[in-house]
Amino acid sequence: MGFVEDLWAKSGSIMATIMFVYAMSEKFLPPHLLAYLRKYTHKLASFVSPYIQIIFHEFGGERLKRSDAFTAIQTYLSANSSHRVRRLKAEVVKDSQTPFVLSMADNEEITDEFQGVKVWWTSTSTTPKTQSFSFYPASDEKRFLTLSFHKRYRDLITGPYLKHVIDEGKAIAIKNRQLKLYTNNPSSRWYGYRSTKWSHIVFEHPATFETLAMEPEKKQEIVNDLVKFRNGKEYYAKIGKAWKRGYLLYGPPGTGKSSMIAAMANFMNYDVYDLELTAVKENAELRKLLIDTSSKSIIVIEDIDCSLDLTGQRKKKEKKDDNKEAKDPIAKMAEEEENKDSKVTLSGLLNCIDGIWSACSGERIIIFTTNFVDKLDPALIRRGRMDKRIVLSYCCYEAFKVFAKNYLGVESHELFPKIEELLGETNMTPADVAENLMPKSINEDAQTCLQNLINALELSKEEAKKKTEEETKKKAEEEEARLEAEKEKEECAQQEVKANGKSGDVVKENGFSH
Ligand SMILES: Nc1ncnc2c1ncn2[C@@H]1O[C@H](COP(=O)(O)OP(=O)(O)OP(=O)(O)O)[C@@H](O)[C@H]1O
Ligand SMILES: [Mg+2]
Repeated sequence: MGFVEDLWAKSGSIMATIMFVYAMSEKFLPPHLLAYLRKYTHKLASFVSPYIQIIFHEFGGERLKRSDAFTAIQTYLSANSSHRVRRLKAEVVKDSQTPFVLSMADNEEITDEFQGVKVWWTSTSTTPKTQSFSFYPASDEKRFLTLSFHKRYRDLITGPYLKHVIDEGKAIAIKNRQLKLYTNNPSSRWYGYRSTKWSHIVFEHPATFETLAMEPEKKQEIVNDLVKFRNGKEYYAKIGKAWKRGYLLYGPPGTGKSSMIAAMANFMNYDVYDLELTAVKENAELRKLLIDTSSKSIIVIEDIDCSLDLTGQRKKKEKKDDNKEAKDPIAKMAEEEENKDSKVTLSGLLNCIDGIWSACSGERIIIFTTNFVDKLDPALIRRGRMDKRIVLSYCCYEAFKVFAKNYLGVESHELFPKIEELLGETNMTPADVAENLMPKSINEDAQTCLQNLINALELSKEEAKKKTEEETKKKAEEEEARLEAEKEKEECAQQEVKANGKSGDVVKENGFSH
């Protein structure tokens, strides 16, 4: 439907005539007469027309900040109707996954429907024709979106429809944003020109729950847990708890703890804050760092057992520089400052986890990883603090099948039963299975790769057997040595008793002789 026809349909013939005359006169009338005309046509139009218009300006009161509502509506309209618009505008948007974002061009119109009610959106930009000077290029350009709808649907459109548009627009923006991986800077670098507590790079880890090799039921359970958490805003508010969830990931090296974190971040679309505790000097610093994290983020403390010892005191840094004397004094001071004994304590960490986020809005996930769960202080991992414990262990058959599908594209093979048997007999980490399964050259087919894995598993089984034999032998030898030592000790004791006995006799004899 063309512009004039559509206008006719919406506003009736009188209205369209007014608008037509108005549009024509814009070309010929001087500005002051045009302003009058504008005022009265608007009055007349609103009197005659059964349609309501709502205008959303790009910039609110303070011109420096773009209106959130405008951005959300624009995102919603681009996602839902850009394929229906003939003229689009491409803009480079910060933190977006795509090089540019498309939105409807000026003076284009989009029709949307909500619960069977039609609404119309138009995008307009105006530049004042008066001669003015501005320090900011194009700062006088005003852009706005106009929503038109029949006054009969006023409540529906101003209430549920606009909420739906803005919520969906925000959700789309979050989905399309580029994830970031943050790492904390030492506090000596927090102040000064352009310095920050966290440095970031773009997070582009390819791990997803599809690529993660583990039992499907366990994986599903984790995904369900995350979904429940993501949708739990009202629930957490209702029960009066901060909207956060703690996970403890533990298992031997190479079992996928870091890959799981990356998969979680990609699934949730959350930024990752990799908190290096050894660079944090005291509890107050820790608190500042945590407050400085954004909502929708995962805060990760890897190898927690290496950062805090069981008493909650920080482990001392082992590395000491030998040629300290040769360094310039400023570098030396900075280094000394960084190497200063940290006072971050277990209780400080726990207080931050428990306390801080009750005051921070938005959702956050905290993840601890460790290779040795038994070494951790129970206070750190008690329920409520760490809501879910996930054990990542040696590769099982189900996990292998995920690798085979992802790496080789095979879901069944005659060699699978042999692999299942070997995986049941020997411990191999998923990292090693993946390494052995990966084609080493383009000539290697699935059969060769599976055979390579079988060879590696057999070798591992052989080595494990040898190791067990050696250990048994060593234990037996140790036991033998212990028994030998005990025997020797006993013999010595007996000899001593004998010797004492003899001398006793002498004494006795002597005693008698006296
Ligand atoms: N469960 C898994 N699923 C998919 N890939 C895995 C899995 N476990 C390990 N890998 C592969 O092995 C490599 C090492 O895994 P990852 O870094 O996640 O192990 P980790 O448990 O974090 O080890 P560490 O304790 O040494 O930090 C990854 O690059 C990944 O490709
Ligand atoms: Mg890791």
